[in-house]
Amino acid sequence: MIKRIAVLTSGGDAPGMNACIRAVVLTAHTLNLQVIGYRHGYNGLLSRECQPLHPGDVFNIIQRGGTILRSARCPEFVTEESAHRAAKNLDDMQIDALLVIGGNGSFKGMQHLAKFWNGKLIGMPGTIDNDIAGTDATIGYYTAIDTALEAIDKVRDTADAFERIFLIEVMGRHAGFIGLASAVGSGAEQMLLPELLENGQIDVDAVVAHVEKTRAARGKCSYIIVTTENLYPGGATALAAELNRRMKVDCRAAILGYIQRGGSPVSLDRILATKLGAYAVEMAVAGQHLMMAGEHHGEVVAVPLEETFASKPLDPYLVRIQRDFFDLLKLQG
Ligand SMILES: Nc1ncnc2c1ncn2[C@@H]1O[C@H](COP(=O)(O)OP(=O)(O)O)[C@@H](O)[C@H]1O
Ligand SMILES: O=P(O)(O)OC[C@H]1O[C@](O)(COP(=O)(O)O)[C@@H](O)[C@@H]1O
Repeated sequence: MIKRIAVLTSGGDAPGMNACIRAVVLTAHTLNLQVIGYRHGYNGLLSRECQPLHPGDVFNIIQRGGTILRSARCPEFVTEESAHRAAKNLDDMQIDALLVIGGNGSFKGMQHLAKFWNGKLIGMPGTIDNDIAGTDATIGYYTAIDTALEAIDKVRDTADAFERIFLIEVMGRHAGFIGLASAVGSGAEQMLLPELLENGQIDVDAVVAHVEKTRAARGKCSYIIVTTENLYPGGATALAAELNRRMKVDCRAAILGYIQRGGSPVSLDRILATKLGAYAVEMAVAGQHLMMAGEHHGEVVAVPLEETFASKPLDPYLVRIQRDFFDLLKLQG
């Protein structure tokens, strides 16, 4: 029977991680379980940096970005020695289940630890990138979209005033979810997303052709290209320079960067994080192991961790309509 659980946040922080920690602590309290919070991701397991968490510790954090437990990457956790040490430290603390809020890498870390530790391991998807299969959205994704949209709307104002072309780089690591959502939500004329590239490379000629055709049809006007990071050598700044060179136009780059990871979580992230935090505790109590708490069609779901690494497709309908809206043939009509 489970008496004591631990929780940690790992990898890129995401708005809603605090809401998730809160739900874990409050749910555990209702079930008479003790909660230990490990700090700085897997580093805390190695250095025994931990603290008891009581309901009073999570008061007034649901609306705060970041994570009260701090997050970190822990490259040394891939070694057997580290996982052994973590397992011993968890046993010394009499932890029965460890709940990890993080992304794909953190879930790999859980699988690694499971080889050396007998406790239960449950994951909760916490990343702005939404690149985890088995859950419709990850904690932090909705807030990141809203943050990107607020920024892109502002860039649109100045782009309109100067009739300029802007290339806006959003996060996502190697996934285009934030890129697609922010292109659709901002009415961006073009989107460059990893899932849509042929041969994995940006076709710069096609980008130029679309800009020129659009301007031929509409006249000189603002034009926004949303691009996911890591698609072009040198990033959006280098691509903007290349577009300037080819078109002899004023193309500027705006890299949204880390602002997408911060800020108060929007309602959808607070609610998702609360649901998944509570459900993860219930899963651990029910004896589940190496599973993720996710949400599908509004219902909580328990997903085998292994399935969360599958590739997760973009919404094909959203991709199609966004492309149709800016289709060159339709622009000619
Ligand atoms: N293959 C692995 N084996 C063990 N631990 C891993 C592995 N991959 C990642 N981790 C751990 O998970 C941490 C977070 O992973 P990372 O990919 O940086 O972020 P995220 O969890 O947000 O995807 C890493 O710093 C490391 O401690
Ligand atoms: O904080 P770092 O190490 O610069 O990482 C940046 C990466 O983290 C993210 O913001 C979030 O990714 P993870 O949640 O998978 O860690 C990515 O979008 C970005 O590529």
